[in-house]
Amino acid sequence: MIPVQTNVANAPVEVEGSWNAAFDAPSRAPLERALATWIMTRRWYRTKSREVTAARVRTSFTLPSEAPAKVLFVDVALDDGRTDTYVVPLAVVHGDEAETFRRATPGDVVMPLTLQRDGEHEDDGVMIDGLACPRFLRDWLDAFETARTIASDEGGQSRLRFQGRDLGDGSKLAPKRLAREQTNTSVFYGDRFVGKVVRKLDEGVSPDLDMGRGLTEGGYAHTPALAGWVELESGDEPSTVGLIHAQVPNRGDAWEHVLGVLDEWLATVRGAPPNLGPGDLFDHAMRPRDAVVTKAIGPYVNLAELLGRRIGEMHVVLAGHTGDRAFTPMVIDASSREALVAMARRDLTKLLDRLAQRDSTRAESDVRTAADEATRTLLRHRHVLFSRLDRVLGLDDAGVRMRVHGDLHLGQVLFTGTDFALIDFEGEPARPLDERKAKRSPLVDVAGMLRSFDYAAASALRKRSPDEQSTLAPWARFWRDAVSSALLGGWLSSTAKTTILPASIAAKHALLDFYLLEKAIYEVHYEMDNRPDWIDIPLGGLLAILERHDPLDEPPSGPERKRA
Ligand SMILES: Nc1ncnc2c1ncn2[C@@H]1O[C@H](COP(=O)(O)OP(=O)(O)O)[C@@H](O)[C@H]1O
Ligand SMILES: O=P(O)(O)O[C@H]1O[C@H](CO)[C@@H](O[C@H]2O[C@H](CO)[C@@H](O)[C@H](O)[C@H]2O)[C@H](O)[C@H]1O
Repeated sequence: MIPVQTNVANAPVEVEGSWNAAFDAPSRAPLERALATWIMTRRWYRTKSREVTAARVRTSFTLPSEAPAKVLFVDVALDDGRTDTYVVPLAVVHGDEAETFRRATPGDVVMPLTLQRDGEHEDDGVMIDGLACPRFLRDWLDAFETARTIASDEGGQSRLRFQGRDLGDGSKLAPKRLAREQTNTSVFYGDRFVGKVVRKLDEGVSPDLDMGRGLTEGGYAHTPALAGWVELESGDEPSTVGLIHAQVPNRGDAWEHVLGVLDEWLATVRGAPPNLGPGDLFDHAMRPRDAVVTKAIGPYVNLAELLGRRIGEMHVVLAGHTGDRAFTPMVIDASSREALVAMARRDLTKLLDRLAQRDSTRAESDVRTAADEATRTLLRHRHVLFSRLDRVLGLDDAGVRMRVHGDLHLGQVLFTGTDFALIDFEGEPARPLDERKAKRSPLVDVAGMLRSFDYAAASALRKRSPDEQSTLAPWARFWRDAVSSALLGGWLSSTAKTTILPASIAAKHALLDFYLLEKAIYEVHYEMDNRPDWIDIPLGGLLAILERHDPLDEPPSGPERKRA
């Protein structure tokens, strides 16, 4: 491995005779140094709290392309001793095109180059991110259309295998990389396809691919059809490198949409909101919606119900995909329940430690925020949180565990104007691949959506002045509860003929509460790491769960306390 040096990318590397030489010795050493710095500064670099100490090209593939182009698999050594592998497509451009990249999108430039022929300077160029290069992107799509298999440059067994399904001729489709920074890199091909290139490589088949295959084969219409995939074949199981899906015409994602709806709606409300009636979420979800509620919320309540139905229909298809063992639903037996609770307890313990640390840091501050108060309350009532999780251990019947979306929230749903499409089946990116593909109760996805409505209501409220916030807060809660029961109602109606849930209503309650708690715990961790300003939203979610009166809660001196 070549150790990292700073600023290596500024010194042009001389290549002799042909731009293709830029990938090989003697350019390989400066390229690996440049890659170490470049990868570490990308949005998709996953371990931002760790430095890259060195990078080494593990294997490379030459893409038949107009531009000198390769797909590199780069092993990146981290300062904690771990090694991750990144997928790095690269292309070389020169002349005016190189100058444009240098000026307009310098972040795409991995390394400047100069071409020498017979000792004379001939041209200047740059090695760039291949996914920023339209020629590379056209050749990438062509590789799917022609189901190309490419042997590695080093010889040996490694192959890059592209497979396509009815892609047709995409040569006229203008490729465009998605401007928004994300975990992976997405490319739009005209209005027909969306390609995703995985950045951090996981060993094995991505859930995005096997779920896409399962749903497409099961005839589920509310997710983009899988049109192609590319895998690295080098060991027992192939590793997913990229995917192509049909593009779904949309009006943005359901998160953006709902925030717009809520802003407009909150501007129209007056007085006090109607009452949702006696009972809790399940009770409201299972009885016909009161006309007063439908009138007060407006058309969105029907959309929420439709979204619930679409999610339920997805679960029905997934539960019915029994030809493939990876999908066959299994009973949540005693040992699964124990494993489930043990994992959630571990995450809660970690969270409470982090919150205690936060509390002691914040103790010196003159201003006490709502998040500070929530933190104190949660720390004081930790035993209740643990005992709510433990409730699942006592269930005789907890329904089934099966393949689920696993990271469902409003940002993973496209709104078409009248309907929804569910996307991005990769699971929570921070978890290892086997956990992301694990079978879980479908209520995981329902809980993800319910938490998202809570986020939406809280985010809409945060945009208002403090005075407005106090008058609008009851309305925001009413909205959240009404759309949540509509979504749950839609989900329950579309899954009514299945046995994926436990039969008893008490068990359904306990399970949904468990997953709401689990998700809110995950979200507080997520916000602490990524958006500390948002932490009050999931803390509020945890408080709401805590404050829901439940006669079964254990007293503070119970055994849970010792186990925590
Ligand atoms: N099939 C599709 N049709 C239209 N837009 C899509 C499609 N798939 C993804 N997108 C857009 O691309 C974005 C990123 O896709 P996503 O699968 O969420 O990537 P990531 O795994 O990097 O988060 C989405 O938020 C959406 O705006
Ligand atoms: O989309 P990702 O798979 O990267 O999901 C991560 O980031 C999400 C934020 O972008 C985060 O979602 C949380 O915030 C959303 C609003 O921004 C809200 O709708 C979700 O309900 C809430 O969980 C997600 O948790 C995280 O995994």
